[in-house]
Amino acid sequence: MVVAKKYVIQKHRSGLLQPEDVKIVEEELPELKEGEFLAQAHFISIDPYIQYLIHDEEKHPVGSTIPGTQIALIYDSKNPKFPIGKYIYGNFGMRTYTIGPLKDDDPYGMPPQYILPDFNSYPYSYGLGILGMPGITANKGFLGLCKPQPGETVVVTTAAGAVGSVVGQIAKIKGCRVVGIAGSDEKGKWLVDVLGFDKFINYKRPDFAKKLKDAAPDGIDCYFDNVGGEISSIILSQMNKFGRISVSGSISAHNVESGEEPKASIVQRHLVLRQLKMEGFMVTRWRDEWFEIINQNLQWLREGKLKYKEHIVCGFDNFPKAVVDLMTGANTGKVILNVMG
Ligand SMILES: NC(=O)C1=CN([C@@H]2O[C@H](COP(=O)(O)OP(=O)(O)OC[C@H]3O[C@@H](n4cnc5c(N)ncnc54)[C@H](OP(=O)(O)O)[C@@H]3O)[C@@H](O)[C@H]2O)C=CC1
Ligand SMILES: CCCCCC(=O)/C=C/[C@@H]1[C@@H](C/C=C\CCCC(=O)O)[C@@H](O)C[C@H]1O
Repeated sequence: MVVAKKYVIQKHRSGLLQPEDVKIVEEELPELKEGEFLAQAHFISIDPYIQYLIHDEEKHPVGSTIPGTQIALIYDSKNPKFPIGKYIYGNFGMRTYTIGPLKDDDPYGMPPQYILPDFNSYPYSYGLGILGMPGITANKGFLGLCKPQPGETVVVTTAAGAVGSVVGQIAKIKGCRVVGIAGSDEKGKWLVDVLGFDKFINYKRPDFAKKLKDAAPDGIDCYFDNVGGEISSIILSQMNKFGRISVSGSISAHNVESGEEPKASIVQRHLVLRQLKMEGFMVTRWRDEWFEIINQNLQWLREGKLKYKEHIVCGFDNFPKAVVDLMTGANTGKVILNVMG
């Protein structure tokens, strides 16, 4: 008999997740039936929406399992499509063992599970980052919506994170000038010295608007927005005519202690006067191209055109710490919970 551990919500709050907001519950799993498999979690993806959902009492009541994705090993199987020993991606939630296959019924259209494509020698955990959902978000969210042209100026926020770091590098591949925005000078050094960004601005320091003007003196053509809030309003105020804005997220509003969404200056004037195009997206809109995009990112990785970093937190018990690391910016690169570590 296998006992699975899973994280359930214990308490809702408006601020940053605290260890007592979640608890581990054990669950005895039944014997496998024909057509089923048993997956053992190895790596769990820590994503900003996890922090967001602990605010949402209605959709995620006390006692509900925390959603999320993982890379798992097929540990036992009565389904030839999921053979023992293969590694899979699964939308299984924050749990150590899962019986699959899951139905294809995610409310946001995330795939339920798939056998990982061949990553050559890259770690399986990359399937939660550059070779998975965040990598697809960066690739299509930027190229598909911003349609960057060589020589254009691109700005990206959360630039040293899983999505932002890939957006900036793809912009460089496409011949753009790239300004990365992030929350520490150390991150800035990595972006410029290692990833090849042209400029970096630490948004936590004063005079952001002036520094942005200095970093992008000819104005901004494309903005990949991961944060929302006042930083984004300032960036929009410096866009060029016919600029494109891809809205990926609003992390500045995820863990505010007050419970009130941050206030930001109105942006409609800039949209109208500069004739900007601003579009939000969910990465699942590209589900039909999922593996094609993973392959494109893999090819750029192999060619050395994309560099990638993980921020690994070890141990299933350290899930709350991993979320806090992500939300406080302790990470450079993709945050992964190594369940076996
Ligand atoms: N639309 C979609 O389908 C998807 C959207 N996303 C979005 O992409 C964005 C990045 O996600 P991901 O790459 O996984 O996460 P990251 O790896 O970028 O980690 C989050 C980062 O956000 C920054 N941050 C935290 N609080 C704030 C704040 N108040 N203001 C500005 N920055 C802050 C921190 O870096 P710093 O040190 O710079 O503050 C932190 O490292 C998120 O907004 C997420 O919701 C992700 C996947 C799919
Ligand atoms: C404000 C939350 C979403 C911000 C953008 C983002 O990170 C999107 C990620 C999705 C992810 C799940 C999306 C939302 C979960 C919200 C929590 C909830 O209340 O259920 C995944 O399903 C695919 C990405 O597009």
